[in-house]
Order: sequence, then C-alpha cells, then structure tokens
Amino acid sequence: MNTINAAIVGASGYTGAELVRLLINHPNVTITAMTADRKAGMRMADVFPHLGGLNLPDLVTMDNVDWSNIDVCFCCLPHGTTQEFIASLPQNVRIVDLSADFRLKDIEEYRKWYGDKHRAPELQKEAVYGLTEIKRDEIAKARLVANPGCYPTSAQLPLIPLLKEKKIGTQGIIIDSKSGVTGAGRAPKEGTLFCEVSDAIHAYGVGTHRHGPEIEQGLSEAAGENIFVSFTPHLMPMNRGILSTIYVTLADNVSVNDIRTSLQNTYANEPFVRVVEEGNSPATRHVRGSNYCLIGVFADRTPGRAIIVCVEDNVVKGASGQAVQNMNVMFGFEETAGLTQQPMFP
Ligand SMILES: NC(=O)C1=CN([C@@H]2O[C@H](COP(=O)(O)OP(=O)(O)OC[C@H]3O[C@@H](n4cnc5c(N)ncnc54)[C@H](OP(=O)(O)O)[C@@H]3O)[C@@H](O)[C@H]2O)C=CC1
Ligand SMILES: CC(=O)N[C@@H](CCC(=O)OP(=O)(O)O)C(=O)O
Repeated sequence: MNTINAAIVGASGYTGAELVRLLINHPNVTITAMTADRKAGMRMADVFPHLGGLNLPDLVTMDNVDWSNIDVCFCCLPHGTTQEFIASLPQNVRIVDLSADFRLKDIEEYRKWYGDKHRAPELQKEAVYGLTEIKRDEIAKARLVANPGCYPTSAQLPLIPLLKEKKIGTQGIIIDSKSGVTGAGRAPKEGTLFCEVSDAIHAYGVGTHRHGPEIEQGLSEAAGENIFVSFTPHLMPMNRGILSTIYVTLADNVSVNDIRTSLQNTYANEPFVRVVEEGNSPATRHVRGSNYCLIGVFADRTPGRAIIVCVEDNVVKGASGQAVQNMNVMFGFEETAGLTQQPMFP
C-alpha cells in the first residue's frame, strides 16, 4: 500500500490535535514530525492526555524537523506566521495550510484584511483554494493548498452551486453564523475565558470580519460578477460546531423546491455534504466530530426569499477534516480515508 510521511506544524493546538485524531486511523499516513512553540520539548501525551499511547513523535520546534523524508506538511500556525515558513520548505514537500495566509488571491486584499504585506506573493499565485467539493481537480495537482476558513466553508458549500446555476439573486445575501469557541484556537485570550463566553452569545467582527472577503471571493468566482454579502459571526457557549443561517432571494421562476433539488443533485455523489429531508433542521450536534456538512432548505415567509441552514464541525470539515480530505485528493487516496467517523450525537 502507498504510504506517506506527514508533519504537523502547530500540533499542540486544536486543529493539530484534531489532525492527529484523524490521521492515526488513516491507512496511508504515518505522522513522523510534530512541532510546537511554547510546548516544544513536551510529549504529545502531556499536552493532550487523550492522545497518549499512540507512539507519536515528541513536539519539537520547526527548525528541528528533518524534512528529507516528509511528503506532506499540515501547517496549523496562526495566520501571519506561515508565509516565510512555507516558502522555506523543500520543493518535494506538499502542503495543506490551515491558516488564512494563502486564501485571498489578491495580495492587496490580504494586506487590507490582515494588516500586513504578503511575504510570499509568488507562492500565493500557485496556492489552490481547498474547498474540496468545488476545487477537486485543481487540488489533485496542487503543491500548496490553502484550506478554507471555517465560516467560509459553511457559507460557500450551499451558495456556490446556487450562484453557478443562477438559481438565486446576487444581491442581498445575508449570512448569519454561529461558532463554537474552539474556532478561536487554544492559545489563551481574554475573549475566550469561560466567563466571557458561557451563558451568553455575542456577535463580533460585525461588518468587518476577515471571512467576509474570503466568502465573497468564492461567490464572485461562481457568479461571474462581484458579490457582496452581509456576514455576521457569533460566538456560542459550546466547544465545537458552526451553524450558518443564510437568507437568499430566489431568481425569477425558481421555487424553494428548485433550490433544494439543485443542491441535492450537486451533492448527490459527495460523501460529506448532504441535503437533509424537507422540514428537517440541521443542528451542530448532527455533525459533531465528523467531516459532514448538512444543509437544510426552507421557504421564507417573505415571498421570493429562501432560508438555508448549513452546519459543520468547525474543527473537522471547517479545518482538519477538510485538510485530510484535501491531502487524500492530492495523493490519490480514497477521499474518505481517515474520515469515516460518524457524528458524536448528542
Ligand atoms: N480552530 C479552528 O476551528 C480553525 C482554525 N483555523 C486556522 O488554523 C490555524 C491553527 O488554528 P488552531 O489550531 O485553532 O490554533 P491554536 O492556537 O490552537 O494552535 C496554534 C499552534 O501554533 C503554534 N504556534 C503559535 N505561534 C507560533 C509561532 N510563532 N511559531 C511556531 N509555532 C507557533 C502553537 O504552539 P504552542 O501551543 O506550543 O504555543 C500551536 O501548536 C490558525 O491559522 C487558525 O486560524 C482554520 C479553521 C478553523
Ligand atoms: C470563533 C472564532 O474566533 N473563530 C475564528 C475563525 C476561525 C477560522 O476559521 O479561522 P481562520 O480564518 O483564522 O483560519 C475567528 O472569528 O477569527
């Protein structure tokens, strides 16, 4: 069997730990290197006791990795820290970058939203946006895949097919998203303290969140014209999960049933994206711990409008699961390898 060696850079964070959970059961992958910053020098079992007993390499700093036998690097670093590191990797290493550093095609947009000049513009040109169901053919050939953000995955999977098929209007798209706190990463910050997030919900980045332009980039490409969306994320007192409620205008002579059928047809042969039965409302607990994305389609009481509800696990389909799915496509493995866990319900 074809087997490859994987490095996880930033393995002591939430997405890194999730990659270990998924890859440890992958038939074609051996984890041969794992890095950390503050936690370098520690054993994975000491950072994450649930990942003990798995014969994993110890956590080292990035400059202590021997890249000579590594085939794929999963890069789980904070955005802004990834560009120079990826540029320094040997050419034979293929990369799935979970950060936002290579997602925006226009480096001026990157500067505007991330507040810094892009430091690897040549690499940016070759990066392929890793929304697997939409970009599969390009991902198969890519050396560098920019894994999508968690909110953009939940917004683009339902909206891209509908815009491509001109089933919905290009104006007035509203994306109201809620996320679990793991979306903010494991590094301590005031905003993710228990007292700040428990027993309440709040909107943040209102009108200014950096996932707005990432969503618009994908939707504009699908529609063939510039699209602007209203996108508001909310932080929920839960560990995992994203639920996006999306409000759209139906195109002329298109019904709610038409858009449900259109999404059902688009995703009929996709292992991880499913349109739920009419009347069912998908919940984050229906995808928890899995790589699935569930989509529900409803009529709005406002004539000519529809409401789409999309759920995913932000750490799986919104990050590490989609990263493994992309790696499977890049190396010609079974696309579902390592990803067959059913959701953990309730
Ligand atoms: N969490 C999520 O749901 C999602 C996250 N992402 C993106 O994935 C990336 C990783 O996220 P997540 O795992 O949540 O983040 P965490 O904060 O949980 O983990 C970050 C990791 O990077 C390491 N690290 C931090 N700073 C540096 C540095 N300067 N040099 C080297 N290593 C460093 C940390 O090491 P140490 O702990 O030892 O300091 C840790 O291993 C981010 O870019 C995030 O935006 C994307 C989609 C969803
Ligand atoms: C709850 C929470 O804080 N979520 C993060 C997004 C997580 C994600 O997808 O982030 P990247 O684009 O950084 O990869 C945020 O709003 O910044």
